[in-house]
Amino acid sequence: MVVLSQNGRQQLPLIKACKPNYGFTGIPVIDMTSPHAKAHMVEACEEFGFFKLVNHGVPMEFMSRLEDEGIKFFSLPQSEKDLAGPPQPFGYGNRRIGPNGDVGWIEYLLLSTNPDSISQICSSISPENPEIFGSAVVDYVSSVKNMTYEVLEMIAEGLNIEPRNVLSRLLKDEESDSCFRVNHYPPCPELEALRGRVLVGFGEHTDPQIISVLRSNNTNGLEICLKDGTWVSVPPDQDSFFINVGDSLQNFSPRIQTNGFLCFSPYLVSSPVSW
Ligand SMILES: C=C1C[C@]23C[C@@]1(O)CC[C@H]2[C@@]12CC[C@H](O)[C@@](C)(C(=O)O1)[C@H]2[C@@H]3C(=O)O
Ligand SMILES: O=C(O)CCC(=O)C(=O)O
Repeated sequence: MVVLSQNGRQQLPLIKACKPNYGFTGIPVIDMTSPHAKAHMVEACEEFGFFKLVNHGVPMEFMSRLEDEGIKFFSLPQSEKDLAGPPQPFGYGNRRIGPNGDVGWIEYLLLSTNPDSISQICSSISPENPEIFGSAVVDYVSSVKNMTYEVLEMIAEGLNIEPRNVLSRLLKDEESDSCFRVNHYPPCPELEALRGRVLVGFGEHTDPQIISVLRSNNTNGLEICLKDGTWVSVPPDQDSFFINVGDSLQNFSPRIQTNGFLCFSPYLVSSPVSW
């Protein structure tokens, strides 16, 4: 039996449910070390606004450490997690996402990618071990940043936009408003059985930034919208990253398409970074 708090009961009617669409196998896979990577990235951006990246150079150790720290944090008692919230805009959030009143079956940490800001907030996220949590985040984010500079330079080259660093320099800018989330989509089997559908964790949206880099533990849950409007499930992958084109990248070239996506999965812990 599920007993919901008063707060949970009020929000539940607002949280959408959907039927996942599994079985799609057409997500482009780009090997970053391939000589054809640039051209393939541009094709994927044109057709899907989304692709999977392999041989990306981010050490698996950074990904696992971050995932372990995320799981530890979300396993804390609610009262302890609440000490790191509400997000203003950074910090711990639960069900309420963003400033527009959106809600979802999700809890998350939203952080800046700036190392000083990360260290500051870590004392409220992990008062016992702020350095351990902080170094897991800083190592992961800085390694993903380096990979993303390279991805953007390859896309610029593939599109023949000059100079090569026209996109990556926006990320390197100290004033960049890039952000990092660790999302947790808690299990809710009883409620889903009640509705006969899965609850949506992070509703349909596009990302306003240039690019988002997503990673999740090996769990289904992410869906993207194809050009024809069909929503398809992205098969999960423990080792790879998924790149999603944001609204701002689309402004650089009419050839590129942005993408709607949503995330609904129970049990999923994901760590997207958006620039
Ligand atoms: C529901 C929402 C959360 C979000 C703003 C939005 O209305 C749609 C985009 C969301 C997103 C995704 C990438 C980043 O995590 C984020 C901070 C952003 O800029 O756009 C979030 C927004 C948010 O959490 O406020
Ligand atoms: O948790 C995820 O993988 C999706 C998150 C997401 O859509 C976002 O941060 O924009």
